[in-house]
Amino acid sequence: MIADDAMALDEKALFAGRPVKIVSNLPYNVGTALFVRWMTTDWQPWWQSLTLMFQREVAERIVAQPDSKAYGRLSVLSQWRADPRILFNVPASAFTPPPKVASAIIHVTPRAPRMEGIDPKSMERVTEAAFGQRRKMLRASLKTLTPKTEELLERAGITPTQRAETVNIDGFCKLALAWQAMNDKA
Ligand SMILES: C[S@@+](CC[C@H](N)C(=O)[O-])C[C@H]1O[C@@H](n2cnc3c(N)ncnc32)[C@H](O)[C@@H]1O
Repeated sequence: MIADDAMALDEKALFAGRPVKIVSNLPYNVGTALFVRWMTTDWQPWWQSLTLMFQREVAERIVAQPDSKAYGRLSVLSQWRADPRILFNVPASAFTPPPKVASAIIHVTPRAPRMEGIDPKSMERVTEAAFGQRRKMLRASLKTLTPKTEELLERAGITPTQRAETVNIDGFCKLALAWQAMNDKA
């Protein structure tokens, strides 16, 4: 039993070499931060699976597909090298007293990345920029990454007038790779 701040824990060192399955009813204030950390670790990750309860909207964002309101940074970070799915919903009435929000349990298993050679930090930066201003066209929203957004998008094979939510997971992989290539050249 470890009584500590989950955000301050070095789980990789703690569990070194041992098989790990994370099962947690996460505190919602740090749930997303912990989840992003577990999804952006070195791959194959130090964990074998994640079984987590989230607020239902967050669970829906994790499994969302392109061209939907829920599709965003969490969907891409979760799906480019893992398979997340919602196991079941947990209504507020399952708890006493009932909280204001509905919940859902998700299950995530890692797999090989969709494309090789992507630094997870690049994926974090690219998705942060693209979805940070999700209503804007990518040629504008990606300006927080580079002034050369047209070149970046051309390298990735993405139309500059597209919005982030229309770009599928493969598109984000290409974008991360193109951004890395431009940085390497600079
Ligand atoms: C959603 S509750 C789950 C409680 C219990 N595991 C259960 O399933 O009934 C989340 C728990 O995480 C604790 N918590 C909040 N922030 C934390 C942190 N940074 N590190 C560790 N625990 C934290 C809260 O105090 C709370 O007890």
